[in-house]
Amino acid sequence: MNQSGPAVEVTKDRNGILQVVLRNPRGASARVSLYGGQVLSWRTDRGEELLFASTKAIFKPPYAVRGGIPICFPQFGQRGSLEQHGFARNRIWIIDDNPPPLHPNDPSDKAYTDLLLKPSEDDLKIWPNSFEFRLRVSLTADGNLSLMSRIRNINYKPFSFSIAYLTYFSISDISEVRVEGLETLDYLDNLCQRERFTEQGDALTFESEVDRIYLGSRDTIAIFDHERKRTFLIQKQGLPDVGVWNPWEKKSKTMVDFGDEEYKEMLCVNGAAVEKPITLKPGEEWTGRLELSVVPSS
Ligand SMILES: O=P(O)(O)OC[C@H]1O[C@@H](O)[C@H](O)[C@@H](O)[C@@H]1O
Repeated sequence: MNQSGPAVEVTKDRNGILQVVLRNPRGASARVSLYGGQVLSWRTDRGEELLFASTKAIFKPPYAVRGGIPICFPQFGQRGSLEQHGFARNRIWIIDDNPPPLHPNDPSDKAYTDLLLKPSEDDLKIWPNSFEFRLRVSLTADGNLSLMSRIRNINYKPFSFSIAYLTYFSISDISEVRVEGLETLDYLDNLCQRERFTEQGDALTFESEVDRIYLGSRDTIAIFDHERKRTFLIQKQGLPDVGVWNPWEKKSKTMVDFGDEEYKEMLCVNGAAVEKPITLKPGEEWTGRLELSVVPSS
C-alpha cells in the first residue's frame, strides 16, 4: 500500500478544500487537508471519530480550522514575532508525488501521504530561513495514526524553530477524563505569564481552564476516557514537551469558531518542542514523530 494505491485518494470536500484520504483494509480512515497540512479526521474501523472538530469551525482556506491536528511551526503560541502558532498551519502544502520510501523497519502495510511545505517569498520576508518541511501522515493496518515531520535547513545559516502538533482529541466529558504521564513534571503555565510550576504526583484531571506546557516528558502519555471506555495513547519521539489545553466555559464564549459548550467534548494534548527551540545548521535535518492509538479500557 502506498501513496498511489487504492488506499490513498485525493478528493475535495464540499467547500472545495483539497484533502488526502487514507484508508486501511479494515475500514479505518484519516483525512488530511492540503490547507495547513492539517489532519482533519481520524476514524476507527467502526466509523467512530477520534478527533474533535468544532461545529463552528470556519473553512476559509488557507487558514487552519478549529479541530483535528493543526501544526504549529516555526513558532509556538506568541513566543516570537510571527503570527500565533507560526505560519505553517495557514499555508497551502503540496503533495509529494514521489516520496522517499518508508524506513526499512517500517511496516509496509501503511497507507501514507507526504505533504511538503517550502517558504514562499512572502514567508521569507517574515522568517528569513529556507527550509523544507516534509510531513508524512500514515495510517497503519491497526488504525494507528502517525505524523512524522522532517524539517531540513536548506539555508546558508543556522535557524531555530519550535513545533507542536495541536491535537484535538474527541472525549466524552472533560470532567471525566484523566491524563497520565505528566505527573511530577515541571510546566509553564500560560495562564500565569508562563510561570514555572511542578505537577503533583496524581494523574491530571480537569475542572477549569488549562493552558500549560509540560517539560521533558516521557515518550508515552495516556488519556483515559471512562465513559467511552477508551484510552488514547500518544507516543512521541523528538518532542520533549507536551501542551495541554482546554479553554473551559469563559474562554469558549470568546472564540468565534468554537461552540460555547464544546469545551466539554475536547482536550488538546500536544506533542511539542517548545521550551528549547531546535537549531539546525545548514543542510541538517530534524525528525519528530507522533503516533496516536486508541485502546479499549474499563
Ligand atoms: O486559537 P488558536 O490560535 O488556534 O490557539 C488555541 C490554543 O492553542 C494552545 O496550544 C495554546 O496553548 C493556547 O494558548 C491557545 O489558545
